[in-house]
Amino acid sequence: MGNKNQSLEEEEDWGMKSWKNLEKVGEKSPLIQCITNYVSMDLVANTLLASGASPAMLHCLQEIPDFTPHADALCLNVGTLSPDWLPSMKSAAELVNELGKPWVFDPVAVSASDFRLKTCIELVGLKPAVIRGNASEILALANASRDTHTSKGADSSHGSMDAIEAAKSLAIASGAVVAVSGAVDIITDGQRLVGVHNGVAMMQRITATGCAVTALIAAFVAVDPLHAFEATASALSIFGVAGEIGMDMAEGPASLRMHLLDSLYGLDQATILSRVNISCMSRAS
Ligand SMILES: Nc1ncnc2c1ncn2[C@@H]1O[C@H](COP(=O)(O)OP(=O)(O)O)[C@@H](O)[C@H]1O
Ligand SMILES: Cc1ncsc1CCOP(=O)(O)O
Ligand SMILES: [Mg+2]
Repeated sequence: MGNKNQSLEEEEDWGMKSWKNLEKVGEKSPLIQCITNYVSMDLVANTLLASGASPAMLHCLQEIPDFTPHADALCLNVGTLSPDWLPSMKSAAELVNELGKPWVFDPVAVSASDFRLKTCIELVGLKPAVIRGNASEILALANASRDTHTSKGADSSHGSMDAIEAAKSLAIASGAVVAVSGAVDIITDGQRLVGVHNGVAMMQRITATGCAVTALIAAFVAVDPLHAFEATASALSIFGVAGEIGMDMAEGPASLRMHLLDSLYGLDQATILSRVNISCMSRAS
């Protein structure tokens, strides 16, 4: 009985935390600079706008000294990496670090090439507040080794549960909160570990939903930088809830994309309190 009450309290607490974070994003409309891949630019910008945040997709090196100091958080994504974007990524990350603002990293398809793996390792060295990837990406990054056998590019060949230990070790080694997306999203800071049981499988059939939720995490961390772990779990849960509600109206990936954005825009407190499903998975050993 005691345990049941305790777990109910935890669930209610996560619902309220998630609502408060979304409410803060709406009130503060944080400016999120995104240096992201060509595929994701549209969905990332629209996801941020639907949540109440303000996106800016700027990647020109010469603009970073003027613009980046105005951003409340930075989101870096290597999905369509090329060497000429790398100086901008590094310069923006170093600048937000100097200014004490958070940045969030998405190591899309880290196993694609030696160049991409080396770049991702260098970027992790620039101290992101949060790293969000799918299970295959987090496994490869944690092991600093390309998965050339089962790698499927930007899509995962593993379930999120397969990457729990990798996520913990990456979190400890990097100092970042690490999130592994999937049927259950796993979030850890190396000590705490929670699972987010929201979302629908069809979200994997829309390109850039992973990139979009990484940017949403940046918006949530921007409004609560001292609680990156809670902000990350909240953002993943809220995005999943938007997917669940969107799926009720969708006929396939294209209409889910539209309804997910509409649902994210329309979320209210009662819906969030009743649908957020985050549970504690373990404590540090
Ligand atoms: N099987 C699933 N069931 C529910 N939600 C899922 C499932 N797979 C992915 N998602 C959700 O889809 C979004 C994108 O995750 P994912 O597909 O793992 O990222 P990526 O595009 O980087 O591979 C996340 O919000 C995640 O929670
Ligand atoms: C398909 C693809 N190719 C390079 S970047 C990209 C988008 C990947 O987005 P996500 O990892 O969020 O599905
Ligand atoms: Mg995807």
